[in-house]
Amino acid sequence: MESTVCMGREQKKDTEPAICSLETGQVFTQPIGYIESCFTGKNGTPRQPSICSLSRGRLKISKKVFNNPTHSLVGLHQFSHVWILFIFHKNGHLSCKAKVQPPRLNGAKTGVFSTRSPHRPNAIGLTLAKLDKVEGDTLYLSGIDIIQGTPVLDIKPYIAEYDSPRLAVSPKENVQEKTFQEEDGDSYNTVLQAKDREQCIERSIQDNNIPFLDKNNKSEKYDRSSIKQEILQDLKQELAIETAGESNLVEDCCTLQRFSSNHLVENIETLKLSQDSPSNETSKLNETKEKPCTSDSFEAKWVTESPVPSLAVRFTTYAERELRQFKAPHESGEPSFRFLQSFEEAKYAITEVLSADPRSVYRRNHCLDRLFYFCLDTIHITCWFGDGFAEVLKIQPVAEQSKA
Ligand SMILES: C[S@@+](CC[C@H](N)C(=O)[O-])C[C@H]1O[C@@H](n2cnc3c(N)ncnc32)[C@H](O)[C@@H]1O
Repeated sequence: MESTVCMGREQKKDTEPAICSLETGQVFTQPIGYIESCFTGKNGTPRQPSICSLSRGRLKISKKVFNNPTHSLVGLHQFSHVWILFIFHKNGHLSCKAKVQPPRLNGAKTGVFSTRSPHRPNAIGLTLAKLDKVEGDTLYLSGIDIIQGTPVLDIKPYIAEYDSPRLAVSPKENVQEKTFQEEDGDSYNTVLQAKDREQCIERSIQDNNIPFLDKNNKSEKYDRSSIKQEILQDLKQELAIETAGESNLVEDCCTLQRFSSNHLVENIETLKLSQDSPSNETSKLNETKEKPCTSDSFEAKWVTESPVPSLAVRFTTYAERELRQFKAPHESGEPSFRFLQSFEEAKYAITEVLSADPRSVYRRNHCLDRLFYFCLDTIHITCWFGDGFAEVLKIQPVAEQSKA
């Protein structure tokens, strides 16, 4: 299904040069290749690449763009991650809605440009994927949220120094309160607090690389929110004493993060969590506790504190037995996986997809008793959702299911 994707409003002939009018922004693109993905359809495809680390895919660079596609990938193996720019080709049409309802907002509307919605004026997607390997003219990727056959426009290496904001420029700009006045008079007083206490704690957790407190960690051994609350309380008291009278907001930001790091360490010791946790986690914590405050990005609260909770995932014995029938790609026999390598990987990937609650807001609120189907790799999955959980009921090979 090779074709030139039209980014202007009118489609030109296939023979049209790839670039028509850069100066006016009317560009007819020539995809550099098409994604081969473990996700065949939109249903069940993760909403962001970070959701399912085992979602794999390939991208072969097209000979239509370069005489020697392999040359275009020289040097790319030196990078762990790549940005992928692509077209949401299964949207049907370009969207002109200025406000959208991201699933994490559970039905509430917000401006399209404040979201990662696939429904946008030029239907351009941006995904940060892990680059597993480069072989000749092909990139092997994982952690993708892109479906089979997606046209890719460009690939760029992820460079933390350029792509991850640091507290390096004009400090005052970074901590200003931003107010947004809508045309109709609604006013949002969005206090974008890089200095926000809770965010500082979150960052300390990330910066100190504390796996058992990582919000993506599914372990229920530690009550993350109560630990956070304790730290927050201490932090408030401590700050009241230490920073009273200081007006420099940037100082506050750094101070907060430093306090947060220290208190994280102290609280974990007080809570005697360290004795339960593997020793290397504790030592990692101590090694890094003096790490200076560096990062200075922030995001809307609905992203980090979504009203949509993550779900517990379970499999019926029957479904698990069916999943065990699948063979690794290198083994002989049917059914077999295409990208996944084992039963364990498959179970983990399905769990990651479901725990992020892949249902649309409508489905979540109105179709509670309906079965949910999706495909991952060569597996067709049937499940249902209950209060706070998803249960996998049936596993079938995609090929077999589509015959039925
Ligand atoms: C929320 S978007 C985010 C994509 C990207 N990370 C971004 O920020 O631009 C991800 C969703 O887009 C949908 N999707 C992926 N590839 C698509 C395609 N080629 N056409 C239409 N929708 C697609 C899937 O349903 C997936 O869950």
